[in-house]
Amino acid sequence: MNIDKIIVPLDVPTEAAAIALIDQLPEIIWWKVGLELFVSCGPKIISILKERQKRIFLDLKFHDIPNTVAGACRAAASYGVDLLTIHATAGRVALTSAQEAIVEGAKVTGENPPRLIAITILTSLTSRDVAFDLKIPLELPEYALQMALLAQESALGGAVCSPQEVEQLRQVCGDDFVLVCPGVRPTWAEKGDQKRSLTPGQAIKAGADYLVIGRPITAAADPKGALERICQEI
Ligand SMILES: O=c1ccn([C@@H]2O[C@H](COP(=O)(O)O)[C@@H](O)[C@H]2O)c(=O)[nH]1
Repeated sequence: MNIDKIIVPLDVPTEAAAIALIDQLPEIIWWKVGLELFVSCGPKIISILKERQKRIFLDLKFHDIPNTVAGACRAAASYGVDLLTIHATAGRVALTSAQEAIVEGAKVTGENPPRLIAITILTSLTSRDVAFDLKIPLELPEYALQMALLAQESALGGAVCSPQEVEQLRQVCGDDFVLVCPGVRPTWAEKGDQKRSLTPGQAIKAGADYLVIGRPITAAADPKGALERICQEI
């Protein structure tokens, strides 16, 4: 079992639905709290996970001016979460300010600072979206790499990238830079809105530290069975 490499997102609308999912999959160590649940539930969901000794990825994808992201990061770090996200496109000053703020925020409550990781480019976007809609003049893999390097130069501890870019990022950024891959799909699962996916086994082989796998597990008729199939494949 490679259960410690799998992060399951709690993409559900209520606290009750989140607790039901956590209790249905007690073997899961890592849970991700994203925008939907945090907006509906607030920080109480963090306490619920901590009571159960879970590791927490708070995926709020901050994207704002430096002073504002620093304030948000300071508050988030005070909860004692393990991973926290910010968009690399917030820019160098925002990334540096955010990194400093998590250390300050964690100190206030005596927690360890979370590892701050940067979103490179969302896994729901295609090369076409990047070129024609976002007007980014680089090829998508090169752009993802540049965003990861910007994060690394700004002293962040890792990045979120698609499994299709992880091999290149691993080679350039080295082994200490944590790479988290959403957009992972077993061959038997629907891709949905994920546009740059690989299978769990391929993503790990390419160098991912953690895989974020949601709907293939949480929307399966048998979530426990789906999780077992994924662990076997990895
Ligand atoms: O580029 C990104 C960044 C974050 N995510 C998040 O990961 C999960 C994926 O869920 P699935 O159900 O496995 O598609 C979801 O919470 C996203 O907010 C991402 O998909 N891509």
